[in-house]
Amino acid sequence: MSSPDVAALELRGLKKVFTRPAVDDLDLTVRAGELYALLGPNGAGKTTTLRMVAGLTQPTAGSIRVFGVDAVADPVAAKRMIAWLPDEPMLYDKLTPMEYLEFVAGLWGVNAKTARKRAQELLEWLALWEHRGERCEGFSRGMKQKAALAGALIHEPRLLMLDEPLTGLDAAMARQVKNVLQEKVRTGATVILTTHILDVAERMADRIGIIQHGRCWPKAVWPN
Ligand SMILES: Nc1ncnc2c1ncn2[C@@H]1O[C@H](COP(=O)(O)OP(=O)(O)OP(=O)(O)O)[C@@H](O)[C@H]1O
Repeated sequence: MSSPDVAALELRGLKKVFTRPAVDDLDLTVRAGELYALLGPNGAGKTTTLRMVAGLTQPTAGSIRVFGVDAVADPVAAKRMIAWLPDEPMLYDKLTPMEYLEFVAGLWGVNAKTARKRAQELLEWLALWEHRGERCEGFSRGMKQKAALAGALIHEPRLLMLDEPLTGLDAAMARQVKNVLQEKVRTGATVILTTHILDVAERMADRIGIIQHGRCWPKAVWPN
């Protein structure tokens, strides 16, 4: 068990070069139990940063620690604590949300009874409970996004990372998602989300990091 004051995420000198640097010597610390927004314009390097943390792309240089675990050296241990929700999440369309959540829970080794209880709670929070028996293929984009969010939360990750989670959601859905994220933080999880909208960052986050051209700029974290 990590000590209570260990950071949820610590990035040091993180770098990713494709043809040009997408993330360039990035330093960032996210404390355990906070809701942190990574704010920046399109192409700033937000997604690439979080994809490296999730182990989906290898850093060119630098270090990544998730609750003290070196995620580059031991990606499996780090991934057990993380959930990653991309901006266009994949769902198994032929499944109902309940079947999807039970399937994902099974992949994480969550027992069936616990999985059903958590699934019900998440679907109720996200106003999908009445649709639990319908196949996801008939869902709107927002409903699919919410079902994918429930899937990301089913194993109760300590660190939840979401790429532009409110994009494309109507006001009611955005509120449901915000409520779920705030509830998760209240019960001890750490949430990092990316956004290019200042208003979203300001209204949701405890702290904001501003990223531009692959750097936190200028060492910008607000408030400290
Ligand atoms: N697989 C890839 N191959 C080549 N270049 C890439 C790849 N992924 C990202 N990039 C480039 O890296 C830079 C940062 O992209 P990234 O998607 O991380 O930005 P972002 O801040 O998440 O932007 P957005 O808000 O548009 O999603 C961009 O210039 C992008 O074109």
